[in-house]
Parts: sequence; C-alpha cells; structure tokens
Amino acid sequence: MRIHKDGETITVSFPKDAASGLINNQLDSLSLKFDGVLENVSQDTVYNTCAHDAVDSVLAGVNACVFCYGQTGAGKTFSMSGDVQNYAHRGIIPRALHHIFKEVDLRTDKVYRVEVSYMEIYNEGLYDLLADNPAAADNLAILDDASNTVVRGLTRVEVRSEEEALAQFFTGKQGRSTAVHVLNNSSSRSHALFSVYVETRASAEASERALLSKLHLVDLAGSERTKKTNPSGEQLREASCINKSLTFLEQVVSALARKDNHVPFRQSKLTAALRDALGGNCRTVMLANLWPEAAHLDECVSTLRFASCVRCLETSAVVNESADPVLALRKAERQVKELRQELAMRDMLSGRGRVGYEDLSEGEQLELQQLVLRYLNGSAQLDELPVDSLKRIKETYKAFKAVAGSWAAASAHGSANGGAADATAGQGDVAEFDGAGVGDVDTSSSGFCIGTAPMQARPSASPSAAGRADSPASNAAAGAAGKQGLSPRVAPPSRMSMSSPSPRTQLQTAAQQQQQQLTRPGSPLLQQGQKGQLAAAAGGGAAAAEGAAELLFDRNALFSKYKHSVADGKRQAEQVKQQQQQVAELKQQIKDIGLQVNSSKEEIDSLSMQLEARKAVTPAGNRSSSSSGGADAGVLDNDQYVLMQQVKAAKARYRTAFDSLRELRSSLDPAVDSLAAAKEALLAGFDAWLAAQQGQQLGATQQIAAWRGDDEMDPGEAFERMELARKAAQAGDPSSTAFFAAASKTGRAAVRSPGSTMRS
Ligand SMILES: Nc1ncnc2c1ncn2[C@@H]1O[C@H](COP(=O)(O)OP(=O)(O)OP(=O)(O)O)[C@@H](O)[C@H]1O
Repeated sequence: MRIHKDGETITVSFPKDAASGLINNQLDSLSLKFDGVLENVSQDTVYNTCAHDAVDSVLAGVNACVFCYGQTGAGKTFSMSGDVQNYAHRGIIPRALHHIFKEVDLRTDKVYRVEVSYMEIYNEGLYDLLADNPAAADNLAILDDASNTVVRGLTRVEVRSEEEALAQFFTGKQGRSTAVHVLNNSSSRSHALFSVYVETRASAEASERALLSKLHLVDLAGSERTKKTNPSGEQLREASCINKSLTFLEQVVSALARKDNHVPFRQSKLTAALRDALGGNCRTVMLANLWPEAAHLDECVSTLRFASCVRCLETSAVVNESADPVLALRKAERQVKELRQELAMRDMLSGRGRVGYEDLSEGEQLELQQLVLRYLNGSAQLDELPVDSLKRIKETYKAFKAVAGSWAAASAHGSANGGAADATAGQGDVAEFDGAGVGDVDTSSSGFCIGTAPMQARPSASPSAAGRADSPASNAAAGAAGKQGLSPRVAPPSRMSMSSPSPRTQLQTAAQQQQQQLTRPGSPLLQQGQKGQLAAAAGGGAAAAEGAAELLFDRNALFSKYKHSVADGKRQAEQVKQQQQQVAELKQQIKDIGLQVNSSKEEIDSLSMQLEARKAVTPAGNRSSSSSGGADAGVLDNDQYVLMQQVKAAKARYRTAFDSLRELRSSLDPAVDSLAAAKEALLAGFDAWLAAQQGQQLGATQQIAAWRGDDEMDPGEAFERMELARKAAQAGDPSSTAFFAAASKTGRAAVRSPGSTMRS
C-alpha cells in the first residue's frame, strides 16, 4: 500500500496469485483518491484535519457528523474517544467538547444552550447510555420526518461546561458494550453515537429566534471476516449483527451515490439513525481507519472502496433557523411578564396597591379554601374574600367549587360507609331538598329519598318489611337501611348534594384537603408516626376524615404553641404583627391622603368652573385694569382674581398631597414584601422547630448544607484540586483541568457502581 506525494491518493498493489495462472482477471493494483491521507500523525492533527471545521459549522448553526469506519482493531475508538487516561491521546469527542465550550465562552454576544446524548446500537437494539439505568434503557425508537431524525426516548442532558459534558461522555462510555476479541483486547461490539445539540441565540432578549444544530460523533463497530476470526456463540451473533448493519450502510451509500429514488434507510437501526448525516441536511466527514498489514489487505481494500463511495455523496447542509414552539412559548412568557409589570405599574398609579395576577400556589389555594369555609361557617366576612383581580375572583369560585365538591364526596362517602359521618353530623342541621321524608318514595326517580336519618332510626329487622316499598313504615326503614348500605337501590346523587353539611363535616373536609397537602413529599408534617396516621386516613371513610381533622388540629395547636410559647416563634410572630401593623398604618395613611387628593382635585375643578363661569358673564367694561396689567383681553375683575388665587392654593395643596401619596405608595410595596418575608420566616421557623421536635433537625441541617454547597474544601477535596493542577501541569496545558476533573469524577463513580460492559 502506497501513499502518493499529493497526500490524497492511495495505491494498493495486489500480490500475484500463482495458482490463478499467467492469464487471469486478477487486479494488479487499485488507486483511489481521498480528501486526505494521514499516516503516523498525532491525535491533534487528526482532530484539526477531520473534525475542526465540522465543529465550527455546528457553532454556526449547521448540522455536522464525523464517523469512523474500518475493520476491528483498526483504531476507530482510539480516533473518536482516544485514551481517557492520557490527555495528549484524547480523541475527537473530548477535543470537540473543548472546542465548543471554548467558543461558547469567547462569544459573549451570543447565548448558547448545549445538550448531549449518547446512544449505542447493539445487536439491532438501541440503548441510551446516559439513562439512569443504561442496561435497561432500550425503549428507544427512531422517528423521522422530512427534515429531521429524532430518537424518541433518548436522554438529552443539558451541560453548562466542558467538564460537565466530558463527565457525561466518560460516564456513557463506561456503559458501552465491549469485549475481548482476537483482534482487539477491548473491542467495541456496538455502534456508538455521541451527539451534541447546540442552540444559539443572538442575545437573551431575542430568545425566540435561534439556530439549532447538532453534531453526531459516531464510532462504528468494526467489520470482521468471520472466516478469519472464527467467532462462536454470542461473538458470532454480534459479528453477524455488526456485519449485517454495515452491509446495509453500504447499500444505503450505494443507493445515494447512484441517486436512486428509493434509499433503504429503514433496513437497520444504524442507517435509520444516520439518515440525516448521509443524505440530508448535514456536513459529514468519514474517517476510514486502516490496518495496513498484508494480513488485513482484503479488509483495507473494502474500507477504501467504501470510503471512496462515501466521498461521492452530496449532502445539503444549511443553517437551521429555529421555528421551535418552545422558543415561541418563551417569547409569549416574556410578553406576559412585561404585561404583568405594566399592570402592576398601573395598579400602583391608580392607588390599588399590590394586586395578585399570578396563579395561586398549592398553599395559597388551601388557604383560600379555608377562608371560603370560614365564610360559609360565618366566621369570616364577605369582604375578606379576594376580589381585587379577575384571577383572584376565579380562584375564589374554584375554592367554592372545591369545598362544595369535598362536601358532596364526604356525604357520598358517609353514605357508602354506612352513613357514619352524616349520622353523627345530622342532629337537625341537615335540610332536606324538597321536604320529602327520609326513605319516602321518590316519585321523580326510582329510588328512595335519602336524607339524614334520626339517630334512633334503624332498618327493620323483618326482611319482608324492608322489601315493601309501598308501606310508609318500610319506607322509613328502607331509607335508613339504604344509608347503611343494605338497600339494593341507590339514591340519585343530586339528592345527596343538596344536604348542607354540618360544621363537623366541613372541618373533616378541610382536614381532607389539608391531608392532601400533607401527604406531598417533603411536607414537614409527614413524619414518623404521622405517616401511619395518614396511611390510616387514606384508608377510607369517616375515620379517615376524622384522623386527618385531628392532624389539622394538631398542626394548628402546635403552631399556636410555637407562636406563644417558643422564644423564636414569639419573636417571629411579633415581627409579623409589627409588619402587619405597619402595612395597615400605611394603607390607612394612603386612604386618608387619597381622600385629600380627591377633595383637592374636586376643589380645583369646582373653582375652575366658577372662574370660567365668572369670565363668561362679566362684561368687558366691568373688568378691573389693576389686576390684569392693562391688556383688555387679559383683564380680570376682583372676583376672578380671588378665584384664581384660590385655584392656585388648591393646586398647591393637591401637589403636596399627591407627592405624599406617591411617597406612601412607594413604601407600601416594600412593607408588603417585608410582611410576606416575616410570614415566611415564621412558617419556616415553625417547620424547622417541628422537625427538631421529631428529632430530625440534624438531617434537615445536612440537607440545607448540601443545597447551599460548601465553599470550604475538606482535606480530600483540597488534595483532589492539587492533583488536578499537577496533572494539568504535567500535560503542559492549563485547559486540560476540565478533562482530568471529569475523568477523575467518572472514575470515582465507576468504582462506586461496578458492572459488566456487556448487555445480556
Ligand atoms: N493511532 C494509534 N496510536 C496508538 N494506539 C492506537 C492507535 N490506534 C489504535 N491504537 C490501539 O489499537 C487498539 C485497537 O484500537 P481501537 O480499539 O481504537 O480499534 P477499533 O477500530 O475501535 O476496534 P473495534 O472495532 O474492535 O472496536 C487499541 O489498544 C488502541 O489503543
């Protein structure tokens, strides 16, 4: 095999086969031209020659793909991934990630979002190497529309630095299927596609216009002549899968080169995944890895022929401007935010103070439902219900609906469970819808009237009596029996919903809602013994509601205790009280000054009207020259002069009052914020106190410390940092720190979670 001086042509000379005789069709030599031939060059040269421009294209919004093809052991994985332990021998993928993040850091006029994915095709199965459990993550499917190939279900991880991206790559690489092979100690038995997705925006503001591009870096599994290597069992199956998919790849390339109408992309997972790269909107580079020894001549020739064919392919790579609905949504969100700010400003100018336009949090919804409950109980006034914005009014309606729904559910539940809840709750506070008695025949439907039976009501002991619907006695008995689940006939739900629940039922309903809040993960009340209590509550019926109600009272009682008996609680409650007073005072002052402003305005209007009227009726001859400077047109009489002075004074008062009003309003928002912060602090303090009561303070503190991150390094971390600096110095490249840091982290993770690299 000879490389020509042009550095682009390879000639392979075939040895004479004496057995074929002197005259035969045997090819003497084969010369093929390529874009470049690299021999004995560094990994750096390989990257700069083959991948550098492709990565630049991706940063300019054009899709690109670099793939390595060749026989087993020819150096594909070495070219693509390189040596993870040796910085100088790192391959195309780590270098591409370094290149991308270096540019991202440099181009400060642009905003980038980078994601990575890593997928393996093994024995015609697709596996997600970045999934939490790669061995099981084989539920991927390749979908393609006219312009795009997408792998459904593939994990895409957002990475914000070279180190994060490398860590993902190293982690995924550990999950790849490799095996000992006669030609390669660590042979990749799968095709691996590492992809980088880059979203580029001109600036944070122009977020809806973006360039979306992707870079596929593909390490194909090696082709092999099974006649030579004689694999058996699983290795034979793998080899035949690999060879088959590479044959399909060759067929696709041939069809594309011939410009066939039909290109069989769907024949295999590999060709489906590479559809974009081979025939579509992509700038594609192929590396043909050769093992140029006489023993591998056939494989070399077949690789060279394939590479020559791929070289003829034409793709049409263009800049991909995004029509991404997600980005359009971001624009809409930004507009909503601006409109909210506009509304807030208008509210402030019109003296409405702070109005809530945002969706209510779960806690606020619960609070509102409790307010509605209190209003229905008569312990809260109508004007306590929030009506300051359409949003709040709707939320209030929703709260009414939620409360009504809970009542209906609680009543129905009570009925299904033998009416325990209603039977306890009844006692005269339940009104019947149409005055029909409990158990009376309901003429509008085929059932009995269901209401709340008196405590002494019991189903008839005699089955015959219970079965006769026409007897008044049996009607009453049947009604009561129905409530206890004994009647085969069920009352219409509308009847049930007309019963007004007792205060106890209401409290149980509130407790059920509270229970939903509490059962959320992370709720500080969901602790130890209470879990059991909640589980029992979830178990069903009136007992459930009752248990949850007790829990609600417990919490309320504990909260009250915290506020009145615990030092921190007392202090925080006092702060809330002070802030409340301050807000109330400010609101009162705003109201008073607002009245002053309005009355000054009315005064100005009325005086101005009087002045105009006076001007209209005063004849020109009556005008006093002294007050006007002598010009006829501007001459004023005494009355007019007095009125003008009054208008002037009123305007001065108006201005002073308005200035005070503006000042007060501007101090209202911070006061409201401080009040909210004080309330938050009180609740947080209460939760922490409660957790401490339950002996979990230590866990909570540890969690908080973990969230905060600890700026101070422990000795282990300090040593690790020193070690990284040493390795970077050894590599002679300060920018290698990210590489070593990611490699070291991934190494530690691997030690923690050892496992086979082969799929079962
Ligand atoms: N340019 C190179 N310099 C040094 N070592 C190399 C080079 N290319 C390959 N090797 C070594 O040769 C061996 C086989 O290489 P590699 O695993 O990359 O082959 P492969 O084509 O990916 O094989 P397979 O298809 O079986 O996965 C490895 O030990 C690798 O380190």
